[in-house]
Amino acid sequence: MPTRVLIIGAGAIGAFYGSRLATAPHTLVSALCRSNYTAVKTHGFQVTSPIYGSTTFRPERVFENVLEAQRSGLRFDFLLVATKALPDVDDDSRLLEGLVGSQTSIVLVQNGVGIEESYQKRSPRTSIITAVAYANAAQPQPGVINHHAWTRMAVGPYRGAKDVDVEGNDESLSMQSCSRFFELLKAGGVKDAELHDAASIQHVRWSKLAINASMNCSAVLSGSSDNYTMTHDPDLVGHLLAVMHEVLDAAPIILGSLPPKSLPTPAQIMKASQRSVSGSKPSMLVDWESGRAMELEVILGNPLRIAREKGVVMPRVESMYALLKLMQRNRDRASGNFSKL
Ligand SMILES: NC(=O)C1=CN([C@@H]2O[C@H](COP(=O)(O)OP(=O)(O)OC[C@H]3O[C@@H](n4cnc5c(N)ncnc54)[C@H](OP(=O)(O)O)[C@@H]3O)[C@@H](O)[C@H]2O)C=CC1
Ligand SMILES: CC(C)(CO)C(=O)C(=O)O
Repeated sequence: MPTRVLIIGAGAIGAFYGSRLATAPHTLVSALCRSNYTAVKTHGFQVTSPIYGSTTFRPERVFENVLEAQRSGLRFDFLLVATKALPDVDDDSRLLEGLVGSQTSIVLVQNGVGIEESYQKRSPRTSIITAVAYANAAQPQPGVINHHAWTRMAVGPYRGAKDVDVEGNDESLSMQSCSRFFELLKAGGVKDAELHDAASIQHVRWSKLAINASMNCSAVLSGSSDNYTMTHDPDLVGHLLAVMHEVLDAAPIILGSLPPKSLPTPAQIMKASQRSVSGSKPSMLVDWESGRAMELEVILGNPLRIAREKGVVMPRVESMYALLKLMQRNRDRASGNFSKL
C-alpha cells in the first residue's frame, strides 16, 4: 500500500513540501486547492528551487473542496495542513472533518504558537505532528511556486492541551507516526529534516517565533522591507535582536524547561538572515501587500496571552501587536473589506 498524503492549503509552503514528499518512494500526494484549483488541475505545480531545480509536481488528485476529497474514498496517512493560521478569521480544523481515519495523522506546518489546540479538540484521538518549516517560498501566480531558500523542517509530536480528553491517544504511537513522516521528508530530499520529542519541538516553535515576530512584523511595520534590507540596516538590526531576545527569554519560563542547546542565539539567527537573497520577503509581508489577513494572532497575540498567564511581559511584542492590528483594521476599512476583521 502506498503512503498517501493530502496537502490542505496547497500554497507556497504546502506545495513546496508536497512536491518533495511526492518524490519519496511509494508516496502519493494529493492537494486540496482553492483559488489555484484550475491552474493546478490543468498544469500541476511548477516549482523552481535553487536546490532542486525546476520541476512539475502533479498531485495524484486535485480536489476543489473538502467534499470532493471525502467522496474520493482515498484513505490518507497524513493530512498536511499548510493554510495560513488565522484563528481570528476561520477555524481551519473544520476542513479535516470526514478525512481523519484510524490510520491518519495530522501534520501542522504553520508558523506561530498555540496552533494545535483546535485540531486536537476536534480529533482528540488522532496523532498530531507539529512541524516548524524554515523554507522560504512564495506563490506569485496560481500554481507557480518559487522556493527561494532553506529546506529545513523540524517535526515532533504534539503532547496536548490539558483540558482535552486524550484518553486512547498513545504518545508512543504519535512518536511512531512522527518518525514515519520524518523518514518521508528525508526520502523526499529534505536532508536537514529534524525529529524532536514533544517538549523540544515546542522550544523549536518558540525559536522560530523569535524569527517571525521580529522579521515578519518589522517587514510590514517598516513599510515593506525585504529580509536583506532589514538585516543590513543597523538601527533595524538592533530592534530585530531585541525582539528575538524578548521572545527567547520568555520561552523557558513559559515552557518550564531549557531549550535544546542546538537552537540558535539571536546573533546566530541574524547572521543567517543577513545571507538572505535580495528580494526574499517574510510571508506576512506578502500577505500585507496582497491585502490579505496577516497571522497576527498566532505570531503576536497568542504568545502575548500565553506569556501573560505566566506573568511574563514582552513590551516590544505588545507594541507591534497593537500597531499591526490597527494597520490591518484601517487598511480593511479603507478597502471596504470587513470580512477579515
Ligand atoms: N511562505 C514562507 O516562506 C513560509 C511560510 N510559513 C508558514 O506556512 C504557512 C503557510 O504559508 P504560505 O504557504 O506562505 O501561505 P500561502 O498563502 O501561500 O498558502 C496558503 C494556501 O492555503 C489555501 N487555503 C486557505 N484556506 C483554505 C481552504 N479553506 N480550503 C482550501 N485551501 C485553503 C490558500 O488558498 P487561497 O490562495 O485561495 O487563499 C493558499 O493556497 C503559514 O503558517 C506561514 O506562516 C512558514 C515558513 C515559511
Ligand atoms: C522563511 C521565514 C523564516 C522568513 O521570515 C518565514 O518563516 C516566513 O516568511 O514566514
